Amino acid sequence: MSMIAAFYGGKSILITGATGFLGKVLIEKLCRTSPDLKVIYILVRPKAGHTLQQRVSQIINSKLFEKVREVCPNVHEKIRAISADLNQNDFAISKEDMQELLSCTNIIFHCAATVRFDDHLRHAVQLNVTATQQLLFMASQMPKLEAFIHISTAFSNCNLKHIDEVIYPCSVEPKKIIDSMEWWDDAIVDEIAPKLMGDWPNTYTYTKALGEMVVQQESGNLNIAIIRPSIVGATWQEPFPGWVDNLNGPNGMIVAAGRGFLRAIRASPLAVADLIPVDTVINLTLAVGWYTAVHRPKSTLIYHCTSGNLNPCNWGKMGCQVLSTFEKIPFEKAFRRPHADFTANTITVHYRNAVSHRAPAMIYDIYLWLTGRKPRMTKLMNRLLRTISMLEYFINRSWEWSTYNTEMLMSELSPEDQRIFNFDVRQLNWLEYIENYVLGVKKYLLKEDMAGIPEAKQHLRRLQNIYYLFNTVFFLIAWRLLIARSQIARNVWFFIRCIFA
Ligand SMILES: CCCCCCCCCCCCCCCCCCCC(=O)SCCNC(=O)CCNC(=O)[C@H](O)C(C)(C)COP(=O)(O)OP(=O)(O)OC[C@H]1O[C@@H](n2cnc3c(N)ncnc32)[C@H](O)[C@@H]1OP(=O)(O)O
Ligand SMILES: NC(=O)C1=CN([C@@H]2O[C@H](COP(=O)(O)OP(=O)(O)OC[C@H]3O[C@@H](n4cnc5c(N)ncnc54)[C@H](OP(=O)(O)O)[C@@H]3O)[C@@H](O)[C@H]2O)C=CC1
Repeated sequence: MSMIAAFYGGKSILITGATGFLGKVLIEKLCRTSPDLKVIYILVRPKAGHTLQQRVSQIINSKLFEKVREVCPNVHEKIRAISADLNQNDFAISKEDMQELLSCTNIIFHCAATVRFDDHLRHAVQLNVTATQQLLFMASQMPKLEAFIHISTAFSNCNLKHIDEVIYPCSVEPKKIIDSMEWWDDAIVDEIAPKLMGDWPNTYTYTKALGEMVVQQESGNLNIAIIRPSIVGATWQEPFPGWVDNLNGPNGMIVAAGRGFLRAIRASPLAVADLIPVDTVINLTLAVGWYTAVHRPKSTLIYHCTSGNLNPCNWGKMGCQVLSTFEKIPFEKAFRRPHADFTANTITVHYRNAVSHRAPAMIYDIYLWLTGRKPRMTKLMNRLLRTISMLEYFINRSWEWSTYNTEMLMSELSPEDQRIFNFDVRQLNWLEYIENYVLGVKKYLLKEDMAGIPEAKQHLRRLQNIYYLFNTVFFLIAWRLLIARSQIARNVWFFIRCIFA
């Protein structure tokens, strides 16, 4: 019998960020392994055109929840959506709902965050810091609360090279920043942001670091743990391999490379690609929830959920495997044949951006314009290059994360729990994982049918022929111009003709 699964039986669990990438996998695993849990409260904000119930139904009726629907047919009754906006005071939760949450909640998983790198500092502080503070305040009023699990990121201290499972202080107190945001206008925030952020590369990582400090400072008597995943990728094993549903992190790059838009990237091929499958993160999260509630460690424990020190893979190896998977299972409607150059040389990057990215986009736009259609490729390419410039920081450096707490927890689990809630990344076969990842991007993100593979291959062959034709015409024109202008070129040409005459 799994101790972890049994622990969640009969429990009332509160989840923020439940409609996000990690949140969905968390609910799925909880419902599948502990179908006898009492209720999962999810804080959901209404979205244009969708009621709360529609948002929940969309998730429950999705492919991800196929197995859950079998194991737990009454899953609809287990999930109770509560209208909430984490950007508002008291999260804009109604009095009745708040009363129920305060009196019933046993465990909190705080996943909600803005993960955008370019978010305005005010908004990132609001969601990643102030909302965390407010949730902790709520938690302090919950008599039945057994554990509060905060999801942070391994990159909250990406300004350091070696990172231990401890909370590192930021130079300015989060409380001061929260207070200042009340009276600073946007112009002041814009001016002061770079000074506050120092060597953090973006508002996301900076505010996640502040969020951790808030957790530490406001922990009071609560049983708290922090989980720091690195770059979260598609599922490895559960509920099935390769599931992914957004364009964040590597996903967008895989789409862009598979469709032939992205052909070169500034990346150190030998830098560690610290990817971690989303189901691994969720297994660790559930194990941490159990351990924190049952063993009540004296201090707040931080768990690194990373792969680099236990089973490293580098960007070069990852890129090669992604490309070789495209050979077997190409994406549909490719703009060009997939190709990948990882280079750390700035001049080469500028050259490749001009020749491999901007020039083909411009040529295609001219073609669209000539055929009476609206040019769009240059705009799309500029957006892609901007996205890449934001990710570059993470693919040109390596970090070392210690994983003592995570390894300690692994040793605390029964063999049964080690199997059901497996977060031992040493068992991960990267080549197999990446192949499933690319396949998952094709099936679940791009929603492409596997039956279309022969047509996609045919399309790539056509693109190859167009490429050869284009190069031949280009070479002939260049050669013709050269012959007209250079005596040496004429002599070479004469020599070649003599050979083949
Ligand atoms: C050369 C061959 C390569 C072979 C492939 C090998 C794989 C290598 C992969 C390397 C990737 C490395 C990734 C490192 C990431 C480190 C992450 C740190 C971990 C974390 O803790 S955080 C979680 C990760 N967070 C993110 O990834 C968020 C990043 N996104 C943003 O910050 C913003 O979206 C961004 C990039 C600033 C863009 O903003 P904006 O221009 O305002 O665009 P929108 O977000 O509004 O979206 C507009 C439009 O574009 C689509 N979109 C968004 N992102 C991507 C993307 N990455 N690729 C393609 N398209 C993207 C989006 O869906 C919108 O489409 P619409 O149709 O709705 O307009
Ligand atoms: N994905 C990754 O690579 C990594 C993620 N993490 C961390 O994991 C956690 C989850 O990330 P992930 O699932 O990828 O993020 P997503 O962007 O997929 O999900 C974010 C979630 O937060 C919710 N949310 C955002 N703003 C509000 C608001 N104002 N009120 C209520 N809910 C809100 C979103 O709801 P809505 O659907 O309404 O937008 C969504 O459910 C975050 O804490 C992140 O920092 C850490 C490392 C890597």
